[in-house]
Amino acid sequence: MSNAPPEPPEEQRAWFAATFNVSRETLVKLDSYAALLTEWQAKFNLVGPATLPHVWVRHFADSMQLLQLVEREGAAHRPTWLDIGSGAGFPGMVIGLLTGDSVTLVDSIRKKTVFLETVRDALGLERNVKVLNQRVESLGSVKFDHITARACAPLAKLFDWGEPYAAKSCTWLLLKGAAVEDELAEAKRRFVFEHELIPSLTDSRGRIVRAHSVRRRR
Ligand SMILES: C[S@@+](CC[C@H](N)C(=O)[O-])C[C@H]1O[C@@H](n2cnc3c(N)ncnc32)[C@H](O)[C@@H]1O
Repeated sequence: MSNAPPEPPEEQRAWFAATFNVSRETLVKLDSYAALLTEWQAKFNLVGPATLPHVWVRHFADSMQLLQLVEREGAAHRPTWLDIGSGAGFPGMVIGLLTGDSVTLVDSIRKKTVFLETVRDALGLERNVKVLNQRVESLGSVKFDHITARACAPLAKLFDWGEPYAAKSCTWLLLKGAAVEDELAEAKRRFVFEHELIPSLTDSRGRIVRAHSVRRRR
């Protein structure tokens, strides 16, 4: 994953295809996703408008890079994923498309979950992608192998919300920006966890927090 993405938007799709080595069928599905995002963006503000011409890097690749941070070969069972505050589906929808794993997307804003249902159905992901229009705090007694979030809340808040749903060996993959060190310091005051900070492929200031064994301090 060493090649940096190109600046011109028209080169980004080819870069994405070469970097992640995805099938033509997947690229065509992502084209449909990009078209729906553009169409809906005109009515609802789903993503930052300036990111739209850069959808292959800023949204698809940003989501995809998480898949390279979890062990998939030889896993005892197919992992389950929870994406907190999915918005327009990043990173959870892209993970659901690429893996076929069971992915639960949660967002409290109705127009966003209507968009998510529309994309899910257009991409034929009804069997593995579940969309929930509710606050993540009220999911009930469910457990997930992986928990993801991007641009949703500070780290300590994400741990607060997600910790009840984390399976014993849960890996958390949280896309973070420049404030990550402060967020880690705050989270360390309230939670015990192991973590690595991984540079983002798509954003020179972005970091991915990969965390394990997250538990509340008593
Ligand atoms: C800034 S958006 C980011 C969306 C997406 N993850 C992305 O990066 O494009 C944050 C989203 O989190 C959702 N959200 C915030 N708090 C939430 C909560 N407690 N439960 C469910 N969704 C929440 C908001 O509705 C919003 O759509």
